Amino acid sequence: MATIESFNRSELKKSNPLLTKFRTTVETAFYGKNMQEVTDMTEAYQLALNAAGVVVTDLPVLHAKELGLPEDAKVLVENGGRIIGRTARAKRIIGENKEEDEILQAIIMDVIYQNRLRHYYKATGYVGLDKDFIIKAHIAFPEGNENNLYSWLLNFQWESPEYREMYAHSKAYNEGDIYIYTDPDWRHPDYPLGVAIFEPDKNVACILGMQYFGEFKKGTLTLAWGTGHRNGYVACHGGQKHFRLPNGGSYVASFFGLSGSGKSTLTHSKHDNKYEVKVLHDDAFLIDLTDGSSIALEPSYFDKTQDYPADHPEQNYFVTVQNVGVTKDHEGKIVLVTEDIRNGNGRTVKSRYSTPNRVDKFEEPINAVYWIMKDDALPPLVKVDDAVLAATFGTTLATKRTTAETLKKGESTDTLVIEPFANPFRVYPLVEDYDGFKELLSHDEVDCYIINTGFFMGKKIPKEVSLGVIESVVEGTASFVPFGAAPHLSYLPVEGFNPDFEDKDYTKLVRRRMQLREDFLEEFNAAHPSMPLPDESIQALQNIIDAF
Ligand SMILES: Nc1ncnc2c1ncn2[C@@H]1O[C@H](COP(=O)(O)OP(=O)(O)O)[C@@H](O)[C@H]1O
Ligand SMILES: C=C(OP(=O)(O)O)C(=O)O
Repeated sequence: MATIESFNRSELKKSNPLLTKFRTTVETAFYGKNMQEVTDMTEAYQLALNAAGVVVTDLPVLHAKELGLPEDAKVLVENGGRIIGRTARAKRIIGENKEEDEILQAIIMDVIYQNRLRHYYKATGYVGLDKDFIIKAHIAFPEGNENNLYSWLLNFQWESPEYREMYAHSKAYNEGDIYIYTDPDWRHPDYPLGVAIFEPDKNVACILGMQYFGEFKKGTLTLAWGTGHRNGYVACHGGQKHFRLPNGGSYVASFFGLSGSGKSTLTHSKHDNKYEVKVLHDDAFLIDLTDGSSIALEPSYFDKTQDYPADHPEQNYFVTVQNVGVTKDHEGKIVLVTEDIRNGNGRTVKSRYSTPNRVDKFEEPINAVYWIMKDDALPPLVKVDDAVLAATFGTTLATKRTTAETLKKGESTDTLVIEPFANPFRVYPLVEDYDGFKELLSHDEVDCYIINTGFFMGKKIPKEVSLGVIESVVEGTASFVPFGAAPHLSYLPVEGFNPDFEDKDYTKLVRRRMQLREDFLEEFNAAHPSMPLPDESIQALQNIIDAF
């Protein structure tokens, strides 16, 4: 069996590394008499359908049978309050602050005690969709949160007979099953935004005071990515697709970007059917460092609804929806109002059938890493041809946040922020991702690009341009020219978006942006002296600054 769910009684000793205070406290709650186990999708759907806070639309769920749902299943909507995105700063990791750990442990014990008389639902699912990586996860939600429980079972893989069989014959990992205890209704004056507490290497979490589905999805992935990382994989917050060209050539591209920056848009694009495109996933996967193959972690997509108005065919694949409006059509049918009219970050758990060309594993090693940045000093596509510099740009991925995330006071969606590898979910030292990506990028077959999906010198780069530059790389027609005198950097000329290296204001801006990245590394190292990023990385950026 892949992860550890049960023990020989002789293993139940203090010396067992899985038996920590936090994990034991959380797991114990799962066996309370107040817990009702939800074991199949129909039951989860019925619970969500009948939940008081849910709007039942008249939109049918396509492929209901394959999803384990009743034939007449309808798209369900549930909106939260003013918080419409993830709140990264609510994350706490056990072991990072001993004093706060004591407070959090006490809070968790009180929450579980107070909730012992409250009706709860628990469910089990799989994360990872291949026999080489499929691990078990358990989650618990209190009554009133049935739609999140149903969405979680849709998003991850429910225990269908097919996957139970895969799990039974899957690779074993010396890691515990994932346990996540939630209470979205919890409130605490010291944690007004809620709190998400993780003990990463024990695969346990407690998510309190937050209702946005992204918290439960990304909370589960946080632990699964960490498990993958500890077992020889590179953890990727990104999308990956495979192109088959008319001449028989093939190309595997991966896109790494912060929430809302374009992973799904670039991954799902069918490029006007110019190529045969297969999709691994648009948000989460693992790359095996031994052979470069990749495994998807989730069957479904949790995508933005902003680009999909009521008559868009993509709505055919919606199953649950959050952060949207609802109205009546001429036939009196309850339908969706999307395009972020009601509020930002409209989201749907969309079934895997939205990509008929969906696969769960790419055996072929990747050919390219695209760091999605929204740094307006960079043209639409820059090529990086050195592994140290390529991993350094991943480490200092500079971008902008969107409504998918709750912003800090003083921060706006115009603020350029650095989010290493576009992954705010890392629960292990950053240098380990630097090393993993550097290893991957040092293979001759793996190229690295920076793709800017934001603005270049004040001018918006439309998605058609971003897709166009990718197509010219895929087709081998892209002709890169040196990015000024910068070592190891070149760019693809695109009409209307070409840099002017004679313009002193422009070169000054590039220098400033490289300095921003270098400062980030210096500050990071000052704050993390025991796990610093290597000097080679700082030097790689300095070389660019010196060239301008
Ligand atoms: N150049 C661009 N490339 C990709 N997406 C873009 C671009 N310009 C604007 N967009 C819009 O930005 C949004 C990106 O959202 P999405 O692809 O869902 O992000 P993610 O998957 O990273 O969360 C979409 O609404 C898309 O239309
Ligand atoms: C769902 C989320 O991520 P993404 O926008 O990357 O899909 C999220 O972070 O809340």
